[in-house]
Amino acid sequence: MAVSDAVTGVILAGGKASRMGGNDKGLLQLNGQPLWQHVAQKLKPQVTDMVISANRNLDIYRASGLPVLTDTLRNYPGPLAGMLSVMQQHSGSWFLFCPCDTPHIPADLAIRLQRNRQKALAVWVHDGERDHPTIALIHRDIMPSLQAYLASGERRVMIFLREAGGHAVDFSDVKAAFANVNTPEELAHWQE
Ligand SMILES: Nc1nc2c(ncn2[C@@H]2O[C@H](COP(=O)(O)OP(=O)(O)OP(=O)(O)O)[C@@H](O)[C@H]2O)c(=O)[nH]1
Repeated sequence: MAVSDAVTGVILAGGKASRMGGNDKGLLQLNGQPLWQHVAQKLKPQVTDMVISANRNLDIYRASGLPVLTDTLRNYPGPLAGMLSVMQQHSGSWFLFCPCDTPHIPADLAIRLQRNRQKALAVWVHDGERDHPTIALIHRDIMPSLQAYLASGERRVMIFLREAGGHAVDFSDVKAAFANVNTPEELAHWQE
């Protein structure tokens, strides 16, 4: 993959957000705009096109003008099901997935993942302390193994990406950029 290759940005907003009391996390207001829009603004200059992966409040997300893709695999909840559903509905080769709850992602996320990919079909962020497997650059050739993994009843993103030959990329110099917002307390912490 050349760093100039097309990459589709995907904002993952299809989760249950149980730690947020079930509220649609992507639509929660942070400093005057919904969480998902913070992510969209950071992603937009880094990708060729962008879609939102969501399962509720579809009209609100569609009002943004971005394509909104719902999960086709309703029996398989979790981020991997969202990822596979997007790849089934979009013909792009490379996808940069990013959760709607990570509003401070760095401006060079895509390029650093691309440059450090070597030959892997999937690379994801490691912030020096922990992995962020839902912040990942993934090629559509991973689809058959992802389908098989989900069909076997597995759900864990990290284990799948490793089994598929992926590896983490070090972002420890910008660790704070991967702080995410899972609870009302974390949301309050980032309000200015
Ligand atoms: N499309 C899609 N996205 C999902 C699904 N489950 C989680 N996600 C997204 O994946 C990212 C990481 O999800 P988590 O924060 O682990 O799960 P969550 O459901 O959002 O929140 P909790 O229920 O509190 O764990 C978030 O951006 C979610 O919106 C799903 O079933 N489908």
